[in-house]
Amino acid sequence: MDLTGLREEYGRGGLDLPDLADDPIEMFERWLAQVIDAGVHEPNAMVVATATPDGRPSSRMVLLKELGPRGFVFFTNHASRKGDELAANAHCALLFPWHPLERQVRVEGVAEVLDRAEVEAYFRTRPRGAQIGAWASAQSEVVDSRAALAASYARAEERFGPDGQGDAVPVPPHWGGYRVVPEVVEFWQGRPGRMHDRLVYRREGAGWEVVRLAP
Ligand SMILES: Cc1cc2nc3c(=O)[nH]c(=O)nc-3n(C[C@H](O)[C@H](O)[C@H](O)COP(=O)(O)O)c2cc1C
Ligand SMILES: Cc1ncc(COP(=O)(O)O)c(C=O)c1O
Repeated sequence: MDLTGLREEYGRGGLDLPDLADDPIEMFERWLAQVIDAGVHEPNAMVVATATPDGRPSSRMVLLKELGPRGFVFFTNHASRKGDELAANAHCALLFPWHPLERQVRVEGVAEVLDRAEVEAYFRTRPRGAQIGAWASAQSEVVDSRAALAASYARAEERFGPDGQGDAVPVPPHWGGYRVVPEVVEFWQGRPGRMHDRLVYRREGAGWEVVRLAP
């Protein structure tokens, strides 16, 4: 398949030092608000890259569910591939691919396991179907068939009761989340001629230094 003709020239805007907030989280919130306003589909979707201790990387999409001064929060199964990799090597990277605004944000940092109270509070907000799904799916394990998966869901539904019936579904012990505490945050804005703007916050003592990188 020849893809050489697929080409966009970027020119929606620019990014310069005076545009930046003092803090990268504040800057991220500003851009995320603009992405939400622009109607981008799943504006909180991000790629999480993890790696084994011997440096084999893997990546997948997850949803950013909370953002605070300490970092970027997502929820998942601790017994999944990403969970195993983060348990052995907490260094990870996030990527927000905001194509319609010709922007990306890259984060490098360290993932902390969320405390159970925070996990519990988020789990309670999920639809019952997703709560039951968290029990039914041994995320990242091989399954025999779609039918086996459906049977596992049906067993969990029988145990906890379907939508509108039964008590609250407890949080599975293997289900939880991570807060990625950033060390580096890059804001990228596409520019004509591939001469993009790249402004990078790097943690420096108690604050941040900002550098511009060549595109
Ligand atoms: C848009 C999108 C959002 C997703 N959000 C999550 C999420 O928040 N948590 C999660 O565990 N999986 C999420 N997934 C599924 C993951 O991409 C992935 O398939 C799953 O977590 C297993 O990854 P692993 O085997 O590398 O651990 C999402 C997938 C997509 C496409
Ligand atoms: C397997 C899985 N877990 C968790 C999530 C996180 O989203 P939510 O908590 O809104 O279900 C997703 C979203 O796609 C998902 O696919």
